[in-house]
Amino acid sequence: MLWDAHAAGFRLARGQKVGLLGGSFDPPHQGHVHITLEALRRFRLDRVIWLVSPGNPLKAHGPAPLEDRMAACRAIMQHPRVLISDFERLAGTRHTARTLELLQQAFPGVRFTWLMGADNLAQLHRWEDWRQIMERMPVGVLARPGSRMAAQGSMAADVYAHARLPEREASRLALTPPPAWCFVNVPMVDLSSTELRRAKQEKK
Ligand SMILES: Nc1ncnc2c1ncn2[C@@H]1O[C@H](COP(=O)(O)OP(=O)(O)OP(=O)(O)O)[C@@H](O)[C@H]1O
Ligand SMILES: O=C(O)c1ccc[n+]([C@@H]2O[C@H](COP(=O)([O-])O)[C@@H](O)[C@H]2O)c1
Repeated sequence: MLWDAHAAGFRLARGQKVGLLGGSFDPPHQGHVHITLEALRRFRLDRVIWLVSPGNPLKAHGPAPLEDRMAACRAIMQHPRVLISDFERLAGTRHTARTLELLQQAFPGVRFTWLMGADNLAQLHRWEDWRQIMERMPVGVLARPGSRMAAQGSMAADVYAHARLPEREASRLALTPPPAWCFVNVPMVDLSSTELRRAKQEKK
């Protein structure tokens, strides 16, 4: 193995409830910060790790250099319970199903929860081995402007309808055996990296 928990740069205790927010973060914005704080609270997590992706396998354009995005993430997300990680670069993977498998191997006993915005639940069935993600760990989905309906009518929501936890039970998601997922209607922040990149381009 080319890396281990030490190389990954953080320690996690057995039994800890740890949320994983994967993203391109190109650039990171207050929407990411907001859903992270909401996830900590609503899903009663001990920590959240931002997994800064080397590149989304479904996106044609490559993102900004990883080191620049890591630095921007560290600058915007400063919280004692949130870690910023380039674990996928260390592990040499871009596919979430594989990343989660490797994280569970590296940190046995840690109670991981995959976190994502509603737009990603709507697309989840296009990800590699997506069912493995649902079967591997609980999934917390956070409302996003314009994506609530698409998420709730998505293939993943349909296939795993039996595994959906009602929102009022969000606090027990992290300790619920998978498959288990929960959609939380948090207050929404209308920001996206695409819009921020577009605005920056227009200024030039
Ligand atoms: N404003 C937001 N509200 C809720 N979830 C969000 C928001 N912005 C990003 N997310 C979620 O955060 C995760 C990482 O997002 P990502 O880095 O792709 O940012 P993005 O703004 O969606 O970028 P892009 O516009 O390039 O797709 C994804 O699960 C995404 O759904
Ligand atoms: O595993 C896949 O096939 C897959 C396909 C699309 C997106 N993802 C992951 O979803 C997360 C959000 O991606 P993004 O680019 O929308 O920020 C990030 O961790 C990606 O690696 C994963």
